[in-house]
Amino acid sequence: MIKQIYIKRDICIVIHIILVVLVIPGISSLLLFSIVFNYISCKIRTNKQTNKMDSESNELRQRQATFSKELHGQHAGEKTGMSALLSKNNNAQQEAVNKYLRLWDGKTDKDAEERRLEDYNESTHSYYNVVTDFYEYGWGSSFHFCRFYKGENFQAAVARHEHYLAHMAEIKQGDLVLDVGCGVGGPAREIARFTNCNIIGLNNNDYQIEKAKWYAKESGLQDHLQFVKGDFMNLEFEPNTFDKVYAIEATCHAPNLEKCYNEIYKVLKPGGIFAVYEWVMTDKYDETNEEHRKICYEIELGDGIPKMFSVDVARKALKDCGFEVLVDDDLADNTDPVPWYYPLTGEWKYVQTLSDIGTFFRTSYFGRKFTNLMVSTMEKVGLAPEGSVKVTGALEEAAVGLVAGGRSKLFTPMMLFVAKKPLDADSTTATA
Ligand SMILES: CC(C)=CCC[C@@H](C)[C@H]1CC[C@H]2C3=C(CC[C@]12C)[C@@]1(C)CC[C@H](O)C[C@@H]1CC3
Ligand SMILES: C[S@@+](CC[C@H](N)C(=O)[O-])C[C@H]1O[C@@H](n2cnc3c(N)ncnc32)[C@H](O)[C@@H]1O
Repeated sequence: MIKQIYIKRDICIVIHIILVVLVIPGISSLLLFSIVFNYISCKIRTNKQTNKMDSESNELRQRQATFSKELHGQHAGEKTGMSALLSKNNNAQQEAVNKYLRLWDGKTDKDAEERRLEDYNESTHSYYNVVTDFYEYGWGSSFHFCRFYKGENFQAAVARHEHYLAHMAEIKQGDLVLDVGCGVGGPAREIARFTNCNIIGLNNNDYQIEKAKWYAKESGLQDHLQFVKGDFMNLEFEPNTFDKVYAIEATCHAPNLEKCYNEIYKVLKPGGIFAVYEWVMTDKYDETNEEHRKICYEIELGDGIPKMFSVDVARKALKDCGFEVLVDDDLADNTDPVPWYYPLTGEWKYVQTLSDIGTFFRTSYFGRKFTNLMVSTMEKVGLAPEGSVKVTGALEEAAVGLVAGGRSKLFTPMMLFVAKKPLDADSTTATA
């Protein structure tokens, strides 16, 4: 009996030894092997994916640059407005107009919206390829709205709006500043002069970059300004590079605000400030209301915006990235006697100075009809490239939607957010 117990005990010990010495290390090494194997193959896959994305974005970049040369010609930066419009390549213009408008088929369902969000880069690039000359002809070289004081002329009001943002972002002499979606550099030139800072303007439109560089040289600001091609959904600067970042009526072209703000957060230095005039639908907007949705769609179509987000989405996006929001102020929500959208109304009572008559005529309802007639005649006789009338048609929708959105306060182009990256922020990544 005792012997049997001893034999059982010995068998248990042997099994135990086999388990401890052979099976467990076997399983452990198998586990270890599979973890290492998985890690390596995952790394290889991620690298392959990153390389694929890099090469796709390089290919897109190259294609857009070549297309831009074809459409606008060499030395395109020097021509502006109507004279630039008359020197376009006809086939390339048609292609650009189609690329911009192909997904604007009147549909507002989720699938249609999804397609426009996916196509954001190409369609926005195409939008600015075909509207930039009109913007410059009708508005000037700062592509944004502003508030107007009584008696203040158009140019002064536009500049003041830029100064205000620079002030709110606490931009000072010597700061390195990023201008996200810089257009043809109107605001960057004004802010560089105003503060004596250094600005890098980022833009995904080659034509506008060429123009911005040309203007910077013309105004002797080339030592303070640089303009680079890039997508604000994927910023390629080193983390913690900029003292300040600002964006004026540009990030509304983003398919996802959180991802875009996250990129900005990443390149800002800890303690740095991001100030933005955001285009958003206000709290009054109700997506299920047909009249509201129509206004929103006109704004999206005419301004090349894949989806207009509500103010709550923007607010939450900033917070979720880790920003500390210092200012949250809709500058359009006021009792100004001259509303921000006045140039598009055609109401002469708002014109503030004699010097604004030309601008007001071009931007007003009758001025736009006149431009449309002029462009359609030029297109018919082969002076303006084909597709130009489609562009003036789309811009007309923009003007109508913007005025309706402004009057009803369903929309604001100047939702001011000033946000700080905390001093103790993890130096590379945002929290989201
Ligand atoms: C698209 C975004 C996010 C901002 C641009 C804001 C404004 C600068 C533009 C919005 C609608 C544009 C129109 C014109 C100029 C620039 C805008 C006001 C025109 C007045 C240009 C001349 C055309 O004949 C009519 C345009 C109507 C829309
Ligand atoms: C309405 S304009 C404003 C330009 C400038 N901030 C100004 O006020 O004059 C919008 C700008 O955003 C740029 N943009 C749009 N999508 C972009 C993207 N994904 N990456 C970089 N820039 C972009 C456009 O090319 C255009 O220059």
